Amino acid sequence: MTATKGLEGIVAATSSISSIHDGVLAYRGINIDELAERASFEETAYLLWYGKLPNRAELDRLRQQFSDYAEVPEVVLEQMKLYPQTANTMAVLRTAVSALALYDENANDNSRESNQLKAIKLQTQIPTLIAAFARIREGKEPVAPLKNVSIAHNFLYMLTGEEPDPIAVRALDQALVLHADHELNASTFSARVTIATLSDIYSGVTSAIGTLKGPLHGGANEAVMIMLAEIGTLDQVEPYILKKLANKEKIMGFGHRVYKNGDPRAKHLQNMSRQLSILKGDSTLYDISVKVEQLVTSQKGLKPNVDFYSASVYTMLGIPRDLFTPIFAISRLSGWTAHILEQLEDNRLIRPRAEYTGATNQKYIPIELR
Ligand SMILES: CC(=O)SCCNC(=O)CCNC(=O)[C@H](O)C(C)(C)COP(=O)(O)OP(=O)(O)OC[C@H]1O[C@@H](n2cnc3c(N)ncnc32)[C@H](O)[C@@H]1OP(=O)(O)O
Ligand SMILES: O=C([O-])CC(=O)C(=O)O
Repeated sequence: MTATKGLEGIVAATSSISSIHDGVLAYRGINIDELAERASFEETAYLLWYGKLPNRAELDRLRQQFSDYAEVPEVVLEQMKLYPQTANTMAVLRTAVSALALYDENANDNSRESNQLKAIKLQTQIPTLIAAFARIREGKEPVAPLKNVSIAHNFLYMLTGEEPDPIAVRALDQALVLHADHELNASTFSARVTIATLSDIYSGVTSAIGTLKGPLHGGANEAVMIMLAEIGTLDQVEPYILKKLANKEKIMGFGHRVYKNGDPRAKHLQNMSRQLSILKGDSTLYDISVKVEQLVTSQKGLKPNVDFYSASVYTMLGIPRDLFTPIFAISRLSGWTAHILEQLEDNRLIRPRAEYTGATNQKYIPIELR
C-alpha cells in the first residue's frame, strides 16, 4: 500500500453538483462565468440543492423561507455574549453552529426532507450569527434580520443596522455565487466524511467550518489581507514578495491543487475589485494586488485563486478582515449541505487506509524499565 500525499488526484466520490474540467468550473453543468453575471445567490443555492434553476414561484418560496428562518434562538445569542470578544471569528461560528443543533429538536433526523429544511435554516441563520458576533464584540446589541431581502443585503444590514449600498449588495451577492461550491475541496470532503458515518447535518457543517478556517483553504482570504496591509504601499511590493519567496514562504491567495492555469473565479473578483476601487476613487489596494499578482506569476508561475482578489473586494465593502472567512462559510454552506444531501442519498462510510511507516516488532517495556 502506497499513500498519495494529500490524496492528490484521487477520485474519492461521485457527484453531480459541481465540476472542474479543463479549468472550467460549472455548477450543475452551468458555467460559473454565466452564473456570476446573471444569477443571484438565492438561485445558486436552489440550483445546488435541487439540481435545477428555480422558476419564479420556487424562488419566491425559497426567499420566503430565508426570511422566515433568519432569526436564531435568543439563547444562542445570549451564549455568544459570553464568548471572549477577541475570539477567532471562525471558532465563534463553529461553536455557534454547533450550539444551534442543541435547540433543534429535529437535529438528528436524517430524512431528506428534514435535512433540506435544516440546510435552508442554516443558510439564513449563519449570516445572522456572524453579524451578531461582529456587533456583540463591540458592545453593541445584535440587529434583527430584515424580511424579504437577499442574504447579501441582510448580512450587510445586520452588521451596521443601516440600509446597505446597492452596489455593495450586488458585489457581495456575486462573491457568494462564486464561492458556493467547488467539487471535493477540503471542507466539503470533511462534511461528507462526517455525514457518511450517519452523524447529523450540524456535525457535518461544524466539521466543514473547522476545515475551511485553515489558511491553506478558506482562511487564505484573511491572510491575503494581512499581507496586503503589511505591504502597505506600491513600492514595497517587490522587496516584500521577493523576500518571502527567497525564504520559501507561501504567498497567500496563489496556487491551487486543481487549477494549474488559473482559477476561473479570480477574474470576476479582480473585476469587482477594480470597479470598487474606481467607485471609491482610491485604487491603492487594487494596484498593490495587481503588482503582487504580476510578480508572483513572473517569479513562480503561480496564478491567483478565489481568495486573492476577494480580500480587496471585502475590504472596499468596509468589512473587517476577520469576517472574510466567515463570509466564505455563508456561501459554501450551500455547497456543503448539497454534498451532505447527496452523500446520504447513496451513502457508504468513508474510510481510506494508511501506509504504515512506524516501528514494527516492538516489545512492551514495563514502566519501571523505561
Ligand atoms: C478556496 C481555497 O481553498 S483556494 C486555496 C487557498 N490557499 C492559499 O491561497 C494558500 C497558498 N497556496 C497554497 O498553499 C497551495 O498552493 C495550495 C494549498 C492551495 C495547494 O497546495 P498543493 O496542491 O498541496 O501544492 P503544494 O503546496 O505542494 O505546492 C507545490 C509547489 O508550489 C509551491 N507553491 C504552491 N503555492 C504557493 C504559494 N502560494 N506561494 C509560493 N509557493 C507556492 C510550493 O511551495 C511547492 O513548491 P516545491 O515543489 O518547490 O516545494
Ligand atoms: O477546491 C479547493 O481545493 C479549494 C477551493 O478552491 C475552494 O474550495 O473553493
